[in-house]
Amino acid sequence: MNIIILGYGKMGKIISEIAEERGHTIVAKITSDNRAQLDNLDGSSVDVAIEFSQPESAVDNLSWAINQGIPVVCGTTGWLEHKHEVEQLTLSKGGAFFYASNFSIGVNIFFKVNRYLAKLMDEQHDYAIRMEEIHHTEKKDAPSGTAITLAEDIINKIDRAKRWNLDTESVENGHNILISAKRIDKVPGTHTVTYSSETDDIEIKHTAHSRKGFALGAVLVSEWIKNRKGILSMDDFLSF
Ligand SMILES: NC(=O)C1=CN([C@@H]2O[C@H](COP(=O)(O)OP(=O)(O)OC[C@H]3O[C@@H](n4cnc5c(N)ncnc54)[C@H](O)[C@@H]3O)[C@@H](O)[C@H]2O)C=CC1
Ligand SMILES: O=C(O)C1=N[C@H](C(=O)O)C[C@H](O)C1
Repeated sequence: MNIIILGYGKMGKIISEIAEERGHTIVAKITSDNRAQLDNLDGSSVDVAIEFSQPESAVDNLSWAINQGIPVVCGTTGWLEHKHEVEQLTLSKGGAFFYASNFSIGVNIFFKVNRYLAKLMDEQHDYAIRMEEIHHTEKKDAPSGTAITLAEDIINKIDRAKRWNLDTESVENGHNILISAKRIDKVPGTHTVTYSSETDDIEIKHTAHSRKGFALGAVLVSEWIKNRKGILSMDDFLSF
C-alpha cells in the first residue's frame, strides 16, 4: 500500500517504521514545516492517509485527505469538538474516516473491562469515581483522548455519573468523574480508573511501556480500511 503520513512526529515516525517493515511504501511524511507539499501532491496514488499531528491541525489534514478521496485513519486527540464536521464531509464525499482515541489492542481490552466494571458499579451509590492519566510533558491536550473515552463509557453505563471534570476545575455535584492529568517526562501513557468508598477501593489500570502498541494498531487499521467506506471505529475493526 502507498501511505501518506500526516504528522511525522513521535507517532508518525514509529508508524512509518512499522508500515515499511510490513511492506508498505511511505509516499510523503508531512510536518508543520513541509505541509505546503500537500498543495502539489496527487492523492490518486495514495491508498491510505494516517493522521497523527496536533489538535489544531487535525481538521485541515483530515479534510485534505477526504477531499482527495483518500481513506483516512486519525489518532490525533484534542480536536473532537469538530468531529461532526469531518464526519459530514466524509459522508458527502463517500469517503472513509476512522478515529480512535487509542489504537492499542491492550487499551481496547481495557475499554471493555472499564465498560463491564461500570455496569456493575451502576447500583453501587457509595463509590465515588475518579481517574488518573499520566503522559509525557510534550502532550498538548488534557485530559487525554483515552481518558475521555473511559469517562464517556462510564457516563453511558452509570446513571449517577453525569459528566467528567479535570480535578483542577470546579465540580458542581458529588457525582462527576474527576480526572487528574499528570505530565511526567517520557511516560508513553498510563490510565487508572478508581472507585472509592469508605470501606474499599476498586482500581483498574493500563500502562503502555512504549508507543509501539499504538503505532501497530494504526497500521493494522490502515490495512483494514483500504477498501471500506463510511465512519468507522475500533468497534468495527475489532472482533472482540
Ligand atoms: N490514538 C492513539 O492511539 C494515539 C494518539 N496520539 C495522539 O497523536 C497526536 C500526535 O502525537 P505525537 O506524535 O506524540 O506528537 P508530536 O508532537 O511528536 O508530532 C506531531 C507532528 O505533527 C506535525 N504537525 C503539526 N502541525 C501540522 C500540520 N499542520 N500538518 C501536518 N503535520 C503537522 C508536527 O510537525 C509533528 O511532526 C497527538 O494528538 C497525540 O495525543 C498519540 C499516541 C497514540
Ligand atoms: O499524546 C500521547 O502520547 C497519547 N495520546 C493518546 C491520548 O490522548 O489518549 C493516546 C495515548 O495515551 C498516548
